[in-house]
Amino acid sequence: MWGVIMRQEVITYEELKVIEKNAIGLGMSSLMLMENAGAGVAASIECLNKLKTNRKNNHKNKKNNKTGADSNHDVFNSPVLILAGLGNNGGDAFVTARHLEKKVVSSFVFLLGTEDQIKTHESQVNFKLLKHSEKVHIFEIKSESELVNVYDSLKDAGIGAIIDGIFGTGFSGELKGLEKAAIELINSERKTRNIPVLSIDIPSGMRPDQIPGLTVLPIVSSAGSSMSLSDLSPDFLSDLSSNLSQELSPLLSSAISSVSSFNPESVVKADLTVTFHKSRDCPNLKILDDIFGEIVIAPIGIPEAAEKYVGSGDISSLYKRSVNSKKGDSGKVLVIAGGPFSGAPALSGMAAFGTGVDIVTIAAPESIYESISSYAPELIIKKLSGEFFNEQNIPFVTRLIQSHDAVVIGPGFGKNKESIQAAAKLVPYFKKAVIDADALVPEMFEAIEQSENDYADYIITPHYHELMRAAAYCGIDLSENRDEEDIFALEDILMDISERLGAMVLLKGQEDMIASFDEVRYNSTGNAAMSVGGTGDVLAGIVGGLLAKNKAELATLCGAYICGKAGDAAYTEVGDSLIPTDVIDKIPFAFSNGTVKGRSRKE
Ligand SMILES: NC(=O)C1=CN([C@@H]2O[C@H](COP(=O)(O)OP(=O)(O)OC[C@H]3O[C@@H](n4cnc5c(N)ncnc54)[C@H](O)[C@@H]3O)[C@@H](O)[C@H]2O)[C@@H](O)CC1
Ligand SMILES: Nc1ncnc2c1ncn2[C@@H]1O[C@H](COP(=O)(O)OP(=O)(O)O)[C@@H](O)[C@H]1O
Ligand SMILES: [K+]
Repeated sequence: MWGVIMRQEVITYEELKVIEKNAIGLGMSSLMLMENAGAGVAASIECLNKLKTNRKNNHKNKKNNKTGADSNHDVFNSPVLILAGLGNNGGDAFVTARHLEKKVVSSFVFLLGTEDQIKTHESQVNFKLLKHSEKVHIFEIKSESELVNVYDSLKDAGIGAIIDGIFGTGFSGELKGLEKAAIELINSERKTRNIPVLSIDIPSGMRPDQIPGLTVLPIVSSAGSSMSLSDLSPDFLSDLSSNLSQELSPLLSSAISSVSSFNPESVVKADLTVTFHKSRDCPNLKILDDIFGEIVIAPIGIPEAAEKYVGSGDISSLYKRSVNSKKGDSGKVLVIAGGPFSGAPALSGMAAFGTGVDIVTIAAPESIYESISSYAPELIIKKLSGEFFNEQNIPFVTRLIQSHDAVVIGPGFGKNKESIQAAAKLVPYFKKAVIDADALVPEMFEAIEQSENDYADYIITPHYHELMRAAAYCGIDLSENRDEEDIFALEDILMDISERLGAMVLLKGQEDMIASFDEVRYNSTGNAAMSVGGTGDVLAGIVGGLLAKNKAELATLCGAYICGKAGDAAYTEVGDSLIPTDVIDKIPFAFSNGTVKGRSRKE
């Protein structure tokens, strides 16, 4: 039985980009999203009237009357000035203008550039469409002097509101030239003539990464009271950034340098910002209030599934190899084998390779060294003394762990008690690790839970019966049969296990469930032919490969998606006779979304 699954109520701009791409992967078009965004902005414009009245009452701005202010104009009875940039924020502005056609007396749209300079297809489509709107007067503004001249010629029209669609979340680098002049014009008209300003998505000139998250670490003042970053002034932050950043945690110092890097003078100051889909992780920072004004959230029709299921947006956030990368830069994975089985660690190693890492090493006991070496020349095999993984191997393997980015342990590891106990002693050395199959046992859960390495990224990848072992360790009751477990109860259990162990949990199944301590997402790629033995080893390898260069949450989500997608591609070729190596061969296909075919099984 499905009900309403609560997702995060507050998201960052980056998270929205991922969700939008997932929605597009589900079949929404970016034109639909832009249409809904512009319609939402147009529908919010009446909020400006209310704010305008408040502003008038609050400020009793006598100066405005002296300068011939337009403050008496109702937004609907006066022309609206819309400033549009060349990206999709400008596209939203064109849609807004079209939707306002019936609401306002007229609109002046200033395109900051020329039609042929518009950067995106959706924005070009909407610009062309806008030319048919009779009450919309479009000006292609090519220079700062033209901006001033055209604006001066319209001043007497009594502009009732300004809509800022100059830059959205694609703004980066330095503000200069025409856009800088346009932002200054908006701020000056707002200040001197009391014209209310509505910003689309984000006040232009503001970069999303300059908004500190609510989750920043608390700062304890010398007086001993606890403050958060949002309580501090930009000047103080700037000082802090230059003097202390060496000693601060990377998270805090990057948050501080982002906030202190922005100059409020080169950002639109809005009375109202209409942003999309959900609230932003925007702390109650006075300086941000002065820039964003009131915030309205406009729904843009993004389906719930775009947040619930892993999709192409998540995949697009993965680390990408840079053009000048050297060997090792794209990640090194270590698979630790236990002894009894050679196939499973080899499958994990080959799958990790398929994700694009540079080096995969398998640490293998003598008993299986030869047979693993024969699987694939690409793998580096390090021989461990003894038939099974044991205490004596720890110093050597610890050094290997230090020289690799991520570890995969568990596939084919075996149930030998001594091996498991020795493996548990490795856990404190893991920086990033995928723990699967035979390693999903109480000794390992205890080692993960007790690890003092707070920054370590652990991922466990159980099927349902392995999850039962994790649940039992955490003192949680789980039905013998997965079908008997209520889906919401299972979500809670997964989050509890994740929190208790401090690990991501990937529960494999027809629909994989991926849990962090506060959220569960789903993956729907994959097919029943994948229940064949060995695909779990492939999955662990894929997740390990992605973990080498990505955060644990992203690696887990994308690992489940890529493994299933590769499995689906393999299934279309070989049907029910699918074997794990077919899945490995299709990993390139899964990453490329079909543009790279991957190998097919040799007959
Ligand atoms: N991604 C989506 O699916 C949706 C995006 N939407 C809108 O699209 C916006 C993001 O669109 P874009 O990514 O096109 O970004 P912007 O609209 O912010 O445009 C950035 C453009 O300006 C250029 N640029 C960046 N920094 C500059 C600088 N310092 N000086 C001069 N030019 C600079 C970039 O090359 C880019 O072409 C969002 O803010 C939102 O308004 C909405 O339509 C809803 C759906
Ligand atoms: N019936 C199914 N439908 C879709 N995907 C499946 C199915 N069975 C297994 N898979 C996928 O195959 C991979 C391996 O899962 P599983 O067979 O449970 O692992 P294990 O080899 O550890 O038993 C996972 O990515 C899982 O999502
Ligand atoms: K904007």
